[in-house]
Amino acid sequence: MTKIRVHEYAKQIDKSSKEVIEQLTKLNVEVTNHMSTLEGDAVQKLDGIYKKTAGQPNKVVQAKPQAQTTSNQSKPSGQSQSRPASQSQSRPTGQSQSRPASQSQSRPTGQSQSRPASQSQSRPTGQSQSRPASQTQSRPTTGQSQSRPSGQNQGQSKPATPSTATQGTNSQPKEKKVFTNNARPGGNSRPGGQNRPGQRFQKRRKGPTTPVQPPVPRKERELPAKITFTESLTVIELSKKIGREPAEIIKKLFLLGVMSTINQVLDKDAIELICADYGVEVEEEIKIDITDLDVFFESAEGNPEDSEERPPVVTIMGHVDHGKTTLLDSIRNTKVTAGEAGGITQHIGAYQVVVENGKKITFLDTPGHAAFTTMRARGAKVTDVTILVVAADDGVMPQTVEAINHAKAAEVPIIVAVNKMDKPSANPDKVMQELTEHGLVSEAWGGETIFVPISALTGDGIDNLLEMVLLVSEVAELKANPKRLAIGSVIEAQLDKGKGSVATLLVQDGTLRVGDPIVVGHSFGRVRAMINDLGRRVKEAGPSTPVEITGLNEVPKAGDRFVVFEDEKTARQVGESRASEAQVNQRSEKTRVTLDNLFDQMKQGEMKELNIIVKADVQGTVEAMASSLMKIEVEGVNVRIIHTGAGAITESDISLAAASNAIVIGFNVRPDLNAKRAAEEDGVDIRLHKIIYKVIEEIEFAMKGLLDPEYQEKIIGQAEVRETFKVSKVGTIAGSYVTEGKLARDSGVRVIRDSIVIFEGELDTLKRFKDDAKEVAKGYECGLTIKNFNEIKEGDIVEAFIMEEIKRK
Ligand SMILES: Nc1nc2c(ncn2[C@@H]2O[C@H](COP(=O)(O)OP(=O)(O)OP(=O)(O)O)[C@@H](O)[C@H]2O)c(=O)[nH]1
Repeated sequence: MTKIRVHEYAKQIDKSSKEVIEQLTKLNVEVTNHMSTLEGDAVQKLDGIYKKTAGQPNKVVQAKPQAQTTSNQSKPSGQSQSRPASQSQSRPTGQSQSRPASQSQSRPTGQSQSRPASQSQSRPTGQSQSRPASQTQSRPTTGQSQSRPSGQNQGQSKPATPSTATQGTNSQPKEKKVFTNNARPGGNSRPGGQNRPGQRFQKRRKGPTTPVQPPVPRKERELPAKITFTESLTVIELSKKIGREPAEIIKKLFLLGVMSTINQVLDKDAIELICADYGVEVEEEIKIDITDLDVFFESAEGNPEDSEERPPVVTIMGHVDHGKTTLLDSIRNTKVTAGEAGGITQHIGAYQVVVENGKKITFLDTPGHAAFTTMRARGAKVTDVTILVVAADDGVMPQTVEAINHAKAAEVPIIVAVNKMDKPSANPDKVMQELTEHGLVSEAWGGETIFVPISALTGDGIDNLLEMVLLVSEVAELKANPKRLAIGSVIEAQLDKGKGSVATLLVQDGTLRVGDPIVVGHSFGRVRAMINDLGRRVKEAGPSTPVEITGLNEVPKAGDRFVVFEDEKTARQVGESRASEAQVNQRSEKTRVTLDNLFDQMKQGEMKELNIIVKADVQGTVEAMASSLMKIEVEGVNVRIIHTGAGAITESDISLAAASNAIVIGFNVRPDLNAKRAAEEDGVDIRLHKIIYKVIEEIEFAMKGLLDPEYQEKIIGQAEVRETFKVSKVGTIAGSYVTEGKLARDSGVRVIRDSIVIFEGELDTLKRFKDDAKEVAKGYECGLTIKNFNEIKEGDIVEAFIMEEIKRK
């Protein structure tokens, strides 16, 4: 029989030792103090008393392990089988005692009662004998457990161990075992009593705890709805983002045919595939290079929120003396001064006028297409509308056509102002007729081009012209967001002795303010002062407003773009890095298309169209050449004639070619001095010809990559033959000494004897001692053989040369 000390028993039933001693005294059991040992019958007596409160459940508790074997049959096998079997059969008494204790903790009285005694029948005798002891002991425990919420049972069963363990030193390790078992999934809280009515009820109440315990399926994190990444992710990074095991992802990749490791870098496609499989949305965050100012312009374009209508920016173009300046002045004088009394017009490169209905129009006041194209060549897309001035008494002239082509190349809508209508010789119909030939068909004749008859001198028709400008811009839906930080372009800039760098900026989006940290081209600074086109100091300038600013560290160029940054530090960093980048770029200037690099550019997919400017001595030839050239099409690349004309190649042709990445073809004409210089500066390829079919052939060959490279010979060194050796199968080896430059293995050679070239061919072998040499430099000895030449003699000079490709002119 198990012995137990008074204090242990008292602890089990949650009473004081004193109380138990008193009870024992009442029961006539002699004990001296709390350390006294209680015999089995004494324990039973006590149980008899305390059991009345905790009562019968203990029986059940004890019976439970037994019952498990029996009840296993009716229980869901997974739950009960494992535990009872191990408990009842393998465990000595001590163990089984503790088990019920822990089990009983989790089980309320009602449940345990229903456990039939028959359960014990299935137990081996030895076990069942030990059970009663455990029953009695565990009963009080059961009593305790009643008061505990079921959810606590598992946790509490462990702390219970020491208390049970104190029953005897022997039992301690055993106890541990028992509790280990209990702690197993499906342990205590999965009572075999499921099939018992009372317990089933109880079980249901405990419902939520039961399924949580068994073979704990890893609780998976909820999948995010969306993840973002920049450039790529490794498997482990992706796994963290979506909260799944890397192994799971690797498996998925494997199933997709991609072998990967945990650190494998996944590209966009792989990330998207995996995420699609999980139903997670993916977004790639594009890293923005803030030193690339164009990025700010691109992002502004695709951002329609907060956009408001902005005034159009207009450039006036046309032939010399057709009235551009007069028109600009006329508009300015009537509109600007009228609107702003007392304003003194300031020529800052652009001005803004207010039209009757309060709408504004900005004019770039450098007339002509040179400025327009220069700006475009630098990447600035400033102009929204072009007014093409054509004098009604003169008609379409060469520069009119140039202007049309410049505007077309920039894809800017054209409004034709038929000027000098006040003149008696004015013939607007002739202008209309002539322009039709250049693709500008008047609305009156069923075309789409707006023609406005005006007189820049008298001001007639100017209101109508401005109205038309607004109409065209309305169609174009010109928008900007005045709330954002300003971006725009430089109209003109210069160094002022007093003010330093002065630049006229056209705000294209956002609002520019005094104090703004700004990067302009490769310069940077803070906007120190702003002056508008009326010479007035202003604090801010909204979209399409031209202002002159000071505060830059250097003078930018017309056409440079500007961007305002949040803070000066960033502006400085960007400005400085752009300046150093510009230096590097200057060295490796982006190659303009030339016939020599055309094929490479086509291969790299950089070219969709080959832009050509055709200039010839007579118009007829121009047309013939243009139409033949347009028929050429190689590998999906078309020829596009962007401008033609009779006469010399001018600077304007070069600037258009530079802005449009075009080649200039001159037939029986030459570039003038300025054009030559400009072409050299801008790297524009000019091809001069005298025979038409040669022109066509050259372009076609260039597009096919068939242009034969031109070579010139370059002597790289010389060697003197000091000794010769005849070797069978090899030939004559010339033991030589390099006297000049070097000899290279792949160089061509000439054999010179008494100043006469007696043989020209290639080196066969070149050796330093026994080793093959790629090169042998001056002052070294070498052994060489020459292909197909064995008559080499002592004293011969071997001259080495290479063929160098020369740039075509
Ligand atoms: N009668 C008349 N003369 C005009 C009109 N517009 C301009 N002119 C005259 O034409 C001449 C040339 O005018 P500009 O405005 O200088 O012409 P432009 O196109 O600016 O010339 P460039 O600056 O040389 O390219 C001047 O003498 C003007 O007075 C007009 O509507 N009617």
